[in-house]
Amino acid sequence: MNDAQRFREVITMLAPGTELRDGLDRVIRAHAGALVVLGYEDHIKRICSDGFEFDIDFSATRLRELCKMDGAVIIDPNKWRIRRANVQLLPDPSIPTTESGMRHRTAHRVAVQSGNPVIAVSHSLRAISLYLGNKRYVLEDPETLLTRASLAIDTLEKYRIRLNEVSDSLTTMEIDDMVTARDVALVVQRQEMVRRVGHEVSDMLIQLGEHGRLLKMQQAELMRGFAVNRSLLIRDYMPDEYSEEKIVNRLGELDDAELLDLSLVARIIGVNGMGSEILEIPLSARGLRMLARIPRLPAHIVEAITRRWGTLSELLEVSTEELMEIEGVGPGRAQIIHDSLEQVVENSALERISSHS
Ligand SMILES: Nc1ncnc2c1ncn2[C@@H]1O[C@H](COP(=O)(O)OP(=O)(O)OP(=O)(O)O)[C@@H](O)[C@H]1O
Repeated sequence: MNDAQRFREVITMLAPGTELRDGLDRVIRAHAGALVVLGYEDHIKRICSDGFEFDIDFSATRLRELCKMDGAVIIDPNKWRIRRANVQLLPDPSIPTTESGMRHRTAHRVAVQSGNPVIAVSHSLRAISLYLGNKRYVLEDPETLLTRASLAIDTLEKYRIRLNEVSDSLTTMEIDDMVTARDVALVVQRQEMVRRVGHEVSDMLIQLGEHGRLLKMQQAELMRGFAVNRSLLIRDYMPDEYSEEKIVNRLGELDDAELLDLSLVARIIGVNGMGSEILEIPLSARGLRMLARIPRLPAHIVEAITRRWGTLSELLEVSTEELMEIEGVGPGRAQIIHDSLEQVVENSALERISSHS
């Protein structure tokens, strides 16, 4: 599990509506503070001193009561049992920390030393902080988070509309066999923007738990089909020797300014050229995006078709007889493929007429 997955896992346990979050909110309402360690493995036991050992079910009210005592509370999150309270934690004091106050310094050091999640509730600031490894996350209150998530969903919607526009216009260019690297890079760029905002929204929704239920439905609707379409586009244009995964990773590594550089995006997807002229290089799709519009067409047939007719423009010219030469394509399926491709061409022409009128 990488750091981001671990963060998501822990933040899910702390989302509003969970028993743990309820307990921490009760601590705040009681004007108290808390130091809570999640996990009671041997390496945690070794840095615990004094206090009381128990083995009782976790509940929000029990946590609040136990936090009234000095020291830390230790919870086993696998079984949701409270294992110890009133504990003095003794992490390695040489672990550097810039936190002020003993509670937060201890929380940071225990998190670094053990790798376990540690939660500190500040009595004076009335804030909940999660320490995970060397990182600290201050949990936002649900109202603020909900407002931010709604704004992010609005942004996602706008980005999605723009993505659909550039993607439709690429389809038209593909049918006319007039695609340049610029057209493809623009769609890839817009897809990456949608992915980033979608990812931010996901993080906020995890933190919101039940409070974000409606926004979650909206986000699911906006992201429907996104991953599949992105994969099809990349594979439609990448050179044979390239890997989709590497392209996706490289795009993910770009900072926001680099992502605006279309020439750089074009190079990442495998267009071979220098300077800004790279964007004028003509490209041909394999036809994967087009073939994906045909219902129930098995992957091996798509593969065989794109291998036989290397480019979409060749594919748009094939007859049903030629299609029947592909293994697994009988007269019925050949007709469906042929008609569907013809339909795509017609729809595109109609859309063009209506957008000009
Ligand atoms: N090593 C430790 N082990 C267990 N509990 C600790 C440890 N250090 C601090 N605490 C707990 O934190 C409480 C507050 O300590 P302190 O006032 O120094 O921290 P703080 O970070 O300023 O907290 P706050 O933000 O809540 O005011 C202590 O009374 C104790 O319950």
